[in-house]
Amino acid sequence: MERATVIVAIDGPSGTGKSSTSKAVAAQLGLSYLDTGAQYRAITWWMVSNGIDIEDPSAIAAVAGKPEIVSGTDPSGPTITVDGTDVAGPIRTQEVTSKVSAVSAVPEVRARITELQRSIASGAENGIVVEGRDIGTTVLPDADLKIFLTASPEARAARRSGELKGSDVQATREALLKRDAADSSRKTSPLAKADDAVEVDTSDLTLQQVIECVVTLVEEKRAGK
Ligand SMILES: Nc1ncnc2c1ncn2[C@@H]1O[C@H](COP(=O)(O)OP(=O)(O)O)[C@@H](O)[C@H]1O
Ligand SMILES: Nc1ccn([C@@H]2O[C@H](COP(=O)(O)OP(=O)(O)O)[C@@H](O)[C@H]2O)c(=O)n1
Repeated sequence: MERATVIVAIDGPSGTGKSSTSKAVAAQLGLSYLDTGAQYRAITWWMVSNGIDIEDPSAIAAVAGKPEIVSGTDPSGPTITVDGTDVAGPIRTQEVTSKVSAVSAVPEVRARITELQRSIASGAENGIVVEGRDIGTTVLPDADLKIFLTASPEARAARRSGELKGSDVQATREALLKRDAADSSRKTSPLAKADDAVEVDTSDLTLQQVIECVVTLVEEKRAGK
């Protein structure tokens, strides 16, 4: 039986489980996977590396079209390059994390990255899981399934500081909440739940339970098509 292409949008704040869930769901269902946060991190890395003043939105806007960002969408080994350089490591530094909200708030940056995301999604032959902050609301408003993941700040901070060895849970919690506030209050496509998204609170669920929940929702959508 021929299977219909399916587009899944997964949004939510940091540490709710978007990346782990999206990768696993895509791998299990044979779909492509796109980490849009990695793209915003990549353009931020380029701005920092080229000495662009992050405090100056017009300076960022003026060069937003310059870096060439390429995302590999295999869920078992996603990749990200800027002008041919592998930046998978450098985009996860504390410096990039602390600057990404300012860069991603610039409308010219969002326009460029959104266009790239739409072209990747439309080129995914078997369908795709796209995760971020504004996928269900802005990038792919016609997605077949929209999920909005949430979790308590305590659960999210504990998960994140478990990843960053030696980090302080309280400081991680403050940094997460600061980034959430910036991402939720920006003018252009803020972090928000789409009206037709299914909200899943992952605070008391294991990662495996979240994955199963999303796989079931995708299969129900596919069956209903
Ligand atoms: N439901 C869960 N329970 C416990 N830990 C989780 C859960 N979901 C994700 N994690 C862990 O939390 C961390 C952050 O998850 P990640 O998928 O990167 O979140 P996000 O992409 O939303 O920032 C990872 O170390 C991941 O393994
Ligand atoms: N669709 C998206 C995805 C990320 N972002 C920005 O990129 C940052 C990093 O996203 P991420 O998904 O890598 O963040 P983590 O959840 O991994 O901490 C976010 O804090 C947002 O500022 C965005 O504006 N829109």
